[in-house]
Amino acid sequence: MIAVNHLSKRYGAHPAVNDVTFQCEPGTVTGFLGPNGAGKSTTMRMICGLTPPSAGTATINGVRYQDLPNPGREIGILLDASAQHAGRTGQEALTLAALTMGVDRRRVGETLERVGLNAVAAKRRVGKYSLGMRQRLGLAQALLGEPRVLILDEPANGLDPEGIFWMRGLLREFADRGGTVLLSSHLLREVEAVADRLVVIGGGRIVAQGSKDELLAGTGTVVRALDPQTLRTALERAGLTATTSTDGSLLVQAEPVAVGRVAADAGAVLIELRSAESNGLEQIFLTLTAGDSVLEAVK
Ligand SMILES: Nc1ncnc2c1ncn2[C@@H]1O[C@H](COP(=O)(O)OP(=O)(O)OP(=O)(O)O)[C@@H](O)[C@H]1O
Repeated sequence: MIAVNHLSKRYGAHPAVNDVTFQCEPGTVTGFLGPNGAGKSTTMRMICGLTPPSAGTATINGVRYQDLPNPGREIGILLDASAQHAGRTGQEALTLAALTMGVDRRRVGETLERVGLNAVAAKRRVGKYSLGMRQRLGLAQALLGEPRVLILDEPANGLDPEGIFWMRGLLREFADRGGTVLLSSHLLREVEAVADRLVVIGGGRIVAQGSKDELLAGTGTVVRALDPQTLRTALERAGLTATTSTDGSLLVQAEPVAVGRVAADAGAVLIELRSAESNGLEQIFLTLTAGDSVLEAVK
């Protein structure tokens, strides 16, 4: 289990991660979703003890990463697949990892096979690997110590569609056997297919979290007015929370009838009023993480 409590990281005056709290339970895949620069990598680096938090804590199975006696046996990490020694072969890289962790060397071959790197690939230098092959090798390193927790930052980068499908299967199976998976992506489609739970981050803050089903239901009301400011002010006065989406509409955490009443009382002319349910996760992602890279994120 991964527990993140009020985690923050400031770089100078810039809050890269701001009071982030979530948990990842055994038996589940949690998708950590947000546009570029949202704070996903910084959060993961803090969980893995690579970046010191400005505030808050993160633990794996109740213990801080730095305090785990043999971290690779508890938690498998893939943060940056390109950060591997280019001069070693895949086999050498994994053998070294096995020695470091005290894992039986026989597991090296098995694990390479498990991630789809055959004997020829295993003997090739990592410098000659494609990004997809590096991701597979990184995943092999993460799995080698038979950990119960996996933390993977954008693991689908560089994988072809068949590779992405394969990875989803592997992560699903890992979780179904009782493992805990935290997996980040800036692409909604990538995590939607495999995650049980979603944690959505935007501008360093958690903007939504819950089970995929929860997030698909109860997403509130999408409303658009001729004069958005009048509507926004009226909603605020009525105590309703509204978030502006990239297309100018508002997502309000209330039923359409309540929103319609507030608009009517304020004399706001509505040009759209509907339940956000039908748009599901895509609408949540578009609305809650409204920013420059959002349109790319739902491609
Ligand atoms: N070492 C650093 N020094 C200063 N600012 C940083 C540093 N690392 C990250 N940041 C800033 O913190 C914010 C969050 O970055 P982070 O890499 O965590 O986002 P991300 O969600 O992982 O994005 P991406 O998908 O692009 O990797 C960004 O504004 C980034 O510029």
